[in-house]
Amino acid sequence: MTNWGKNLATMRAHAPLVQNITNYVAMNVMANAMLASGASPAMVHAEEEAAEFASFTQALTINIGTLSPAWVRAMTAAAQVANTVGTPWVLDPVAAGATAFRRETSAQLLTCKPTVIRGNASEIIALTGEAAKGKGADAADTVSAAENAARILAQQTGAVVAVTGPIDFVTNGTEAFRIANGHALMPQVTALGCALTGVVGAFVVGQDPLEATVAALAYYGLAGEHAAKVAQGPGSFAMGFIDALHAITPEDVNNGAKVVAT
Ligand SMILES: Nc1ncnc2c1ncn2[C@@H]1O[C@H](COP(=O)(O)OP(=O)(O)O)[C@@H](O)[C@H]1O
Ligand SMILES: Cc1ncsc1CCOP(=O)(O)O
Ligand SMILES: [Mg+2]
Repeated sequence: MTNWGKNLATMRAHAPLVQNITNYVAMNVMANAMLASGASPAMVHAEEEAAEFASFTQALTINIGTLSPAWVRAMTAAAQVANTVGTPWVLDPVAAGATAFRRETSAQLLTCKPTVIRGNASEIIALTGEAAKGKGADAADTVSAAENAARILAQQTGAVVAVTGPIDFVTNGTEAFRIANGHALMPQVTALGCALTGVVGAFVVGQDPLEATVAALAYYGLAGEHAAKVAQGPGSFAMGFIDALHAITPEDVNNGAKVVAT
């Protein structure tokens, strides 16, 4: 499992349709990141159509960043369809520990068996019911403090769990990887975590979820490294990051991936 560039090539060959039920902050950022990577995003959240769309999309992502009761009904219905028809889906538990509404919604969505759960350290800790230090959508716990929670969550749910931060940690409950790609400007731009969840959704289509998630994180972090070389701050970084997602080749990923099996 060292040819991480192959996973990028496979994702681009599929150019998968990915349905995203995401938050208002992330919609545009996420769609642009996914297009630049080589996927086809569709932001479809209405209660009247989310489940129908989930019956034919190639992957689904669900992000609880800006919740309302109607959205929760749409999320649950879409996740149930994905689970029933065997479509891979990715959960992004934004600020999962912050309120009872978020805790309850996350717990409900976990029963619909996500293929991958991608969150920051505080969010992954919160999903296990432990006290997390999250500051709204931002992490206040270290990735290493969330490793045990990630393993437990993976074992309990059957999902691949990805904890992102300065060094990402990905596990299926038995195997685990650390990915050291990325740049400190990434958390300075809103919705780059949400956008990553969409990219992970695109990678898992027709690919092994653990391998595809690791490859997606390495590719995405590498794009951050490339963008930082020419950025003058978070604004120009955001623009350069989309360009880098588009420009990076499978060969670049093979040369630049900083992935270690633990
Ligand atoms: N301090 C950091 N240094 C390098 N990369 C980072 C850092 N913080 C986050 N990242 C990267 O930013 C992306 C989004 O992760 P993160 O900020 O944890 O998500 P979220 O925005 O959901 O909290 C990931 O690719 C992660 O590896
Ligand atoms: C700021 C904010 N508030 C609700 S959702 C959201 C976006 C969070 O994006 P990310 O988790 O990628 O930083
Ligand atoms: Mg997030």
